[in-house]
Amino acid sequence: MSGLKQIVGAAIVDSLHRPTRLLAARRTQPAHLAGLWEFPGGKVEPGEECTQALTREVREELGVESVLGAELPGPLEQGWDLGNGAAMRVWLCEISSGTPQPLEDHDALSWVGLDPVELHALEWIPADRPIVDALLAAIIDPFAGR
Ligand SMILES: Nc1nc2c([nH]c(=O)n2[C@H]2C[C@H](O)[C@@H](COP(=O)(O)OP(=O)(O)OP(=O)(O)O)O2)c(=O)[nH]1
Repeated sequence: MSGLKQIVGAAIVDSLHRPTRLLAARRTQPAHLAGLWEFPGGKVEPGEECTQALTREVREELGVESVLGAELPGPLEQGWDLGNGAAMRVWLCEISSGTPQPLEDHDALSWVGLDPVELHALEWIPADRPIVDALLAAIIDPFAGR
C-alpha cells in the first residue's frame, strides 16, 4: 500500500452503452477548489468497498441511483495520484433513476460533450485533467489501457 487516502470518482455518462456526454460537477469547498469542476465522489469510509462508497457518494451528492460500468484504469492500483496525499479510482457510471441535482458539495452540474475541446474548456481541478484524457481515450478506444 502506498499510504495514499482512497478517493473514488464517478465518470457519469449519459449511456454506458453509447456514451456521448459526461456529467461534471462544480465544487463549493474548500476555498482553493471552489469553482473548479470535478468528478462527483469522495472518500471511501472504513469498512466500505470502493464501489459501495461511490454509489453512496453519487446518491448523497446528486440524489440519484446509479449503475457502475467499467473502472477507468489509472496508473496506480489506487487510481490517479491527486497530489494531496490522496489517490482516486474512477468508474464509468450511468444514472438508473432520478434527475441529478447539486445537493451537496457542488453548486452546478453540467452535461458536457465527450469531446476534448468541450471537456478541457471547463476549469477542472488540475489533477483531474489526465483523468479526463484517459476517459476520452477509453471512449474512443474502449480497450485502451487494458
Ligand atoms: N470527489 C472528487 N474529489 C477530487 C477530485 N479531484 C481531486 O483532486 N479531488 C480531491 C478533492 C478532495 O481533496 C478529495 C475528495 O474529498 P471530498 O471532500 O470530495 O470527499 P468527501 O465528499 O468524502 O468529503 P467530506 O465532506 O467527508 O470531507 O479529493 C474529483 O474529481 N472528485
